[in-house]
Amino acid sequence: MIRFDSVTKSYPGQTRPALDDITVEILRGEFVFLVGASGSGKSSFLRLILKEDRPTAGRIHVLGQDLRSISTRKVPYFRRNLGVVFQDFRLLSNKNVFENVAFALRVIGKSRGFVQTAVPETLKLVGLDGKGKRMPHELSGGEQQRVAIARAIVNKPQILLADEPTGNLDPVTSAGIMTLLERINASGTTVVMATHEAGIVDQMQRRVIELSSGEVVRDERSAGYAVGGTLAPPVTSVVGAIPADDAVATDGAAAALAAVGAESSGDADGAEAETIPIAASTTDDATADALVASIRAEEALHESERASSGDAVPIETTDAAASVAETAPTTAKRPAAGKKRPAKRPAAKAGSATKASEEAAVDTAMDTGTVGVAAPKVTRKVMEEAPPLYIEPEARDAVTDEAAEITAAATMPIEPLTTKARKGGGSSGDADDAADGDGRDGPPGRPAAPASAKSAHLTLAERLGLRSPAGPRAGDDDQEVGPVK
Ligand SMILES: Nc1ncnc2c1ncn2[C@@H]1O[C@H](COP(=O)(O)OP(=O)(O)OP(=O)(O)O)[C@@H](O)[C@H]1O
Repeated sequence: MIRFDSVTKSYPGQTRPALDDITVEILRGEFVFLVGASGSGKSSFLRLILKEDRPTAGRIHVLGQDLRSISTRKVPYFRRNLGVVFQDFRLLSNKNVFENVAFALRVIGKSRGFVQTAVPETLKLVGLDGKGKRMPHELSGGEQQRVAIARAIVNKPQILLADEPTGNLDPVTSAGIMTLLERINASGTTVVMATHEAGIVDQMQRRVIELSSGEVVRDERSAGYAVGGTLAPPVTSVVGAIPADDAVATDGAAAALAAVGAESSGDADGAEAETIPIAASTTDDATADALVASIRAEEALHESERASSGDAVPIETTDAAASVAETAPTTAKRPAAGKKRPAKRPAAKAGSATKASEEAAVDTAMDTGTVGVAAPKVTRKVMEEAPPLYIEPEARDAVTDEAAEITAAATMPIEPLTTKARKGGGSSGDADDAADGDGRDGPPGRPAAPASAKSAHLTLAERLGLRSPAGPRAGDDDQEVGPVK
């Protein structure tokens, strides 16, 4: 999916290369952390994948294409397969949330119908349902990053590149963003994320490529931020204080967190761990503890926001928690009697009883200071059972509205223009509007097609008032044509 072969990147005026003879391969569906000190080459690595820059030496293949073979003119088309998220969000400040996400589709010529379907679905997916009309400055940092993620994934990229996406966010919000990225990855998108955040890397236990002075000094599967970095025991330290009782879905997410190291660390291709050690283990318990607590706090916060706005809790989140709770061992505390949350929620709207139960669980947890409603950890099992992440709108792909109209004109049955239409009514299509019996509108300035027409077989050239320089090729309705002389 992404392959660097002996890639070196040197910037003018720099004594040493930003990337030095890098050879690495990232497979489809992987979640890869790119770690290393400031200046080690992480952003340069991502920029090369995007073809924002070209290597000084070596070859890069992305999605099966040698990047050298992609001409500058074709780079925008190549980038449609890649989504990018930056530390500073890079939203358009004068456009609302909907338009920020829609923008990504409009510039690549998606139809209005596609935009109207895809944007709300994607906003819902990233937890911004109902916030489409907000301006960026009316959002929290985490929400702004969710908009940026929505913009990055709305076109279903095969690869998502994230350059320190949590760099400007507090730990609580970062945890929510990571859950989202994990879910995006679980749907099949390859994710490459540059980060400095040891707690996140340790928690996620995914492949880690470590750079130091432009060299790959470690490439380790299911790893932590540093060599041997593993999931600290944060869950027991937080949840373990809670008296054991029945497992409940609300608290099951905490158990899921405990299980995540084992469940989500499965390697896509089953390869054995492969490590090039360079540093001592520095598992950071405090950071991991903070991360777990922050995940819970963020979800509790969101939960109360949703409760106050009357929104339903997204089904995938709660089901994920419930599903994991059913399988994972837990020592979670039961909320107040009679408030046990059902394992499954109704899909469309959370019922009032469920809501009350949810709120009670949050209250209980907050009161005791022990546990809130945690963000569920998305395990492999959960993802296998989850609905598809991306929508498949019934939209025409890769066409602008105008192109769609032209395509419609080319494919619908059509009569030869009447003499009247040819002479005077060409732009309004009056004569043909009168004859339009099927209710379909033709493209502006062109006659609409009568349903009952015994169509003369016209080429696209003739339909669009164009002709092929050498005359139409037999049986080819869509041939490129030159203008009428
Ligand atoms: N456009 C540029 N011109 C000159 N030097 C550059 C340029 N971009 C990066 N560098 C240099 O290349 C090296 C790697 O930079 P890069 O931004 O890739 O590192 P990084 O690991 O992403 O750093 P950080 O974590 O601080 O973002 C650094 O020494 C940097 O100064």
